[in-house]
Amino acid sequence: MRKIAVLTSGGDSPGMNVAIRAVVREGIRLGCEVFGVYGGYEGLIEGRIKRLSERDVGGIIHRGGTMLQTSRSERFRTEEGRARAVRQLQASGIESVVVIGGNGSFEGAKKLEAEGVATVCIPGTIDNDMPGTEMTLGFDTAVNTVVEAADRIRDTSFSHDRIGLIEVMGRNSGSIALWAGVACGAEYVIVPEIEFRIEDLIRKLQASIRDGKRHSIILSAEGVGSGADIASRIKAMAGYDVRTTVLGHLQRGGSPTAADRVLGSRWGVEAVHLLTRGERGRLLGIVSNKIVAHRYDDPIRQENHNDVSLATILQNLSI
Ligand SMILES: Nc1ncnc2c1ncn2[C@@H]1O[C@H](COP(=O)(O)OP(=O)(O)O)[C@@H](O)[C@H]1O
Ligand SMILES: O=P(O)(O)OC[C@H]1O[C@](O)(COP(=O)(O)O)[C@@H](O)[C@@H]1O
Ligand SMILES: [Mg+2]
Repeated sequence: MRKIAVLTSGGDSPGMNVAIRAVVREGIRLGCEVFGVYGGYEGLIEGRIKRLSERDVGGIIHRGGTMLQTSRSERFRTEEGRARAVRQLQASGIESVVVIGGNGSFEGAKKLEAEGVATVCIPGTIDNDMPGTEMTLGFDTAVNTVVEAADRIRDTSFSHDRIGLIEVMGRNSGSIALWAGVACGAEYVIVPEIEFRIEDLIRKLQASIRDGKRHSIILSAEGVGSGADIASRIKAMAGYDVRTTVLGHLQRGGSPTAADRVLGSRWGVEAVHLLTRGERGRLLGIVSNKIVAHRYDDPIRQENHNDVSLATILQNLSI
């Protein structure tokens, strides 16, 4: 009987539980024993491994976070740490691992694969910054969370004739800012992929005010620096009343959207199918609404997630 483990690693993202549920239930349905590793790679090093039943993953489909918990593990970056992780798997007779996480976790999975463990990687991060997929698990939920917050901030910005600047997550990626910006009708977006000139932003704000619109919403991605700093520069240069909101970890939690639940279910099932067919060393993705599985050793195309044309759409539609 095949023994498969599943773990979540790096920043959590809404939908990780959905993927865990799918791996466990599909694995057991196909006659595998499925194990949960608690606490990501750090937990793997420590041998925090427990066999899971179909019932153990009940009641989690609608929950954010990850029931298995997660970690950022420095030890796993070392050869000794990984050797210990491999020994823990061997001690439980586990030959394959489904890793749910972002880019860093994917790097870790490649190393596990090279050390003889069969792995499949599910892209789980709110950042939408992974190669070979148009979407990552949790991105849709995070974007919806930002849009909801931006709508609220717009209400009060309008009442007070103020500018609301919202700093959103995304490490080095502007995806959340661009998607949420278009979806909430933001007046301006500041992202690492596009050169930012404060003079352009101020010109745009002045044009709006001349036109009779006295409030605006600006989304800035954390990758361009502090939103509060940008706000004080705007205040200093143009004298506008800018209020900054840093959404922070609010964006990482919450019930996954239907889109994330469907994606997590499809990927969890596919990961098990690959491993039971002996197909290993695969990074899952979704391209043109089709599930794809890239070999780790293939050059994996970096999709243009941060389609900067979204910034043009945003600019042209927000007047
Ligand atoms: N080059 C690497 N080699 C081995 N393990 C890595 C490597 N990069 C990242 N990892 C492991 O993956 C974990 C998660 O990566 P991180 O970048 O924090 O999050 P994410 O996977 O969400 O992008 C790291 O804490 C580390 O344990
Ligand atoms: O969880 P932490 O340590 O606060 O890290 C914050 C970072 O994690 C993220 O929320 C998610 O990124 P990862 O999925 O790559 O971990 C980033 O947007 C942000 O830069
Ligand atoms: Mg990442």
